[in-house]
Amino acid sequence: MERSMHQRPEFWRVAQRTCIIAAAVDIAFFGIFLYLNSPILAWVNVVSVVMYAVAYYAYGKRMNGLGTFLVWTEVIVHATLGTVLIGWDSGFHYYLLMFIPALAVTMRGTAAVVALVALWAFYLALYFLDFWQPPLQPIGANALLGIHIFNVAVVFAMFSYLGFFYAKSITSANRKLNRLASVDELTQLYNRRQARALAETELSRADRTSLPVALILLDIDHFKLINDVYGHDKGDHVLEYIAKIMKGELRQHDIIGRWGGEEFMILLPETDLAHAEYIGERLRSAISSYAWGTDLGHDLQVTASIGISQHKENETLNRLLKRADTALYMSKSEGRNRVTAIHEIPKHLVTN
Ligand SMILES: Nc1nc2c(ncn2[C@@H]2O[C@H](COP(=O)(O)OP(=O)(O)OP(=O)(O)O)[C@@H](O)[C@H]2O)c(=O)[nH]1
Repeated sequence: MERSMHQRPEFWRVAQRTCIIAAAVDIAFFGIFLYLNSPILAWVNVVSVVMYAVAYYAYGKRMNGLGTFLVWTEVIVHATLGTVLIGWDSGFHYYLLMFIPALAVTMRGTAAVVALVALWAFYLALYFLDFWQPPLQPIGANALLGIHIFNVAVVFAMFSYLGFFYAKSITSANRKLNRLASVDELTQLYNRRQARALAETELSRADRTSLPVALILLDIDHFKLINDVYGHDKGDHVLEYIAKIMKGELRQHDIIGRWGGEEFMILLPETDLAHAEYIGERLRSAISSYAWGTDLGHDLQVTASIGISQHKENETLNRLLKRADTALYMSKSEGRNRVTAIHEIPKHLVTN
C-alpha cells in the first residue's frame, strides 16, 4: 500500500465527500426507479444510501479501511445488479471505472496489477453476462437511454472532481517541497543554496541597473560557549530569535539567509556601503541590547560580529563574499561585537 497517500487527511476528506455525492445520486435513483416501477432497484438504492452514510461516518472517525470497504462493495454490487436487472445499456458498469484511479494511488506493484486485471476481468464478465442473460427487469428504451446519460454525467463529474483533486495535491506537494528545499527549518530564513541563488540574481540585476548592492556577513560571537554553558536548546533559541530580530530590522526585499551554523548572509539591494554600515550597526546593537533571559537567573550576553562589502560592477558573488568575510574576520580579531565595512581587502590580509 502507498502509505503516504493513505496517511494524507485530504485524501480521506475527498473520499468522505464522494460518499455525499454518491448518496445524493442514489436518492435520485430511488425516485427514478420507483417512477419506472422497478421496486427492487429502488430499494437497492436505499441500501446504497445507508452504506454511504455508514462509510461517511467511518471516514469521519478515521476508520478508513471500513469506509473504503463499504464504498467498494456498494459500487461492485450496484454495478452488477444494475447490469443484471436492466442491462449493460444502463451504464451502471461505468462506476467500476472509478476503481482505476483509486487503485492506482492506493496500491503498488504486483497487488495493483492483480487488482486492475481482476477489475478488467470482472468488467468483461458483466459485459458478456448481458449477452448470455437478458435483463431480468427490462425498462423502456427511452428510460434506459435517460439512465445511461445520467450515469455518464455522474461518472464524468466524479472523474473531474478526482482529476482536480490530484492536480491540487500535486501543486501543494510541490510547493511544500520547494519550501523545504529553500528554507532553513530552524530560523525560517533562506538556506545557503537559496540565499546564494537569490543573491546571484540580485547582483546581475544590479549590473544592469548600476544600483549599489551591499552584502553583510553576521556571525554570533562565542556561540560554542552559549551551547556549552546554556545548552543546545538555548543555542537554537538564540539562532531563532536573531533571525526574528533581523527580519524586524530589515526591509521586505532584503535577502536574509542562514549561511552556516551561526553565520548569516544578508544582501541589501539598492544600498551602498555607508548605509549598509548603518544597518549593520543597527543589527549589532539590537542583538547586544536584547535581554536574553536564562534559567540560571542571570541574563545572557549575546553579541555578533559583522563584516560588510559593496558590490563592484560585474563582480562575482564569491569575490563580494570574500571581502565581507575579510571584514568579518577583522571584526572578530579586533574584539568582536563590532561592524567592519571595507571597500578593499587590506594588503596584509590579501590571500590570493
Ligand atoms: N544550538 C545550535 N548550535 C549550532 C547550530 N549550528 C552550529 N552550532 C554550533 O555553533 C558553534 C560554532 O562554534 P565556533 O565556530 O567555534 O564559533 P564561535 O564559538 O561562535 O566563536 P567565534 O565565531 O570565533 O566568536 C559550534 O559549537 C556548533 O556546534 C545549531 O543549529 N544549533
